[in-house]
Amino acid sequence: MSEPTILQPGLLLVLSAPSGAGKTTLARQLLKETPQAHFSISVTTRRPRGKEQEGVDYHFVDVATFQSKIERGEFVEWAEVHGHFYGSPQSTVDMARAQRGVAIFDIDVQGGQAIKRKHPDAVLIFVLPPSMEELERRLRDRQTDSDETIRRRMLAARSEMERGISAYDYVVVNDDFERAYSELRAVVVAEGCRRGRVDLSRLKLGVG
Ligand SMILES: Nc1nc2c(ncn2[C@@H]2O[C@H](COP(=O)(O)OP(=O)(O)O)[C@@H](O)[C@H]2O)c(=O)[nH]1
Ligand SMILES: Nc1ncnc2c1ncn2[C@@H]1O[C@H](COP(=O)(O)OP(=O)(O)O)[C@@H](O)[C@H]1O
Repeated sequence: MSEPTILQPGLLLVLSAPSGAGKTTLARQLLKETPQAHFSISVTTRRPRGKEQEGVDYHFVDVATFQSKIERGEFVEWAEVHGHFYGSPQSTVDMARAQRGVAIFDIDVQGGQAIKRKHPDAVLIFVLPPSMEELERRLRDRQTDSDETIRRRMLAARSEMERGISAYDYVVVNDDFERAYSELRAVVVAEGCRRGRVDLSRLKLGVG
């Protein structure tokens, strides 16, 4: 997107999906094309996998460090997912609010719902795979997870989808990537035009 939309008071965008549906790929593309967007780098106790880098994909910490961050109130939300702890930094929300930017959270449904409870203006988008077969194929082709992990993720997928579909504001089906991405972008553009988000005080109209 070209000129930054005038966002007031910032846009908190949550992307969730069953693992392997493509939300990280969609989030990264949105980030590349949205100058005022920041990716929320979660803190996790799971180990890095593949080419993941500290401070880029996640902040990787041990359980004791994670617990001290909870105690210091450093998370807007945190949860246990697939046997590991994950938390979204409160500082990402504060930055989006202060800079009137877009914060993109790539988190699970319980995390999305927790953010919405604290920040009712957050926008929750759920990404669906076109089929269970395709979801499993993507997990296998990614070559980052063991058979056991894939089995666990496939088991979790159905309940995650049911919860996401009923609790989220938007649903994007990621079959053809370009189409799915253009739908995601359309949501971001539309949300930026919501009454209350357009900063009328910057315009010389004498209204608002
Ligand atoms: N609640 C919450 N969930 C998170 C956070 N960070 C990542 N997750 C979710 O944890 C799950 C596992 O993430 P990950 O281990 O990266 O595997 P992935 O599903 O293949 O991306 C995914 O559903 C993520 O969206 C976070 O900060 N909070
Ligand atoms: N529309 C699509 N068609 C085919 N493969 C896709 C599509 N979107 C993403 N992928 C691939 O599927 C795999 C899972 O995507 P990823 O973004 O890591 O998922 P998630 O973050 O939801 O776990 C990756 O290898 C990615 O390149």
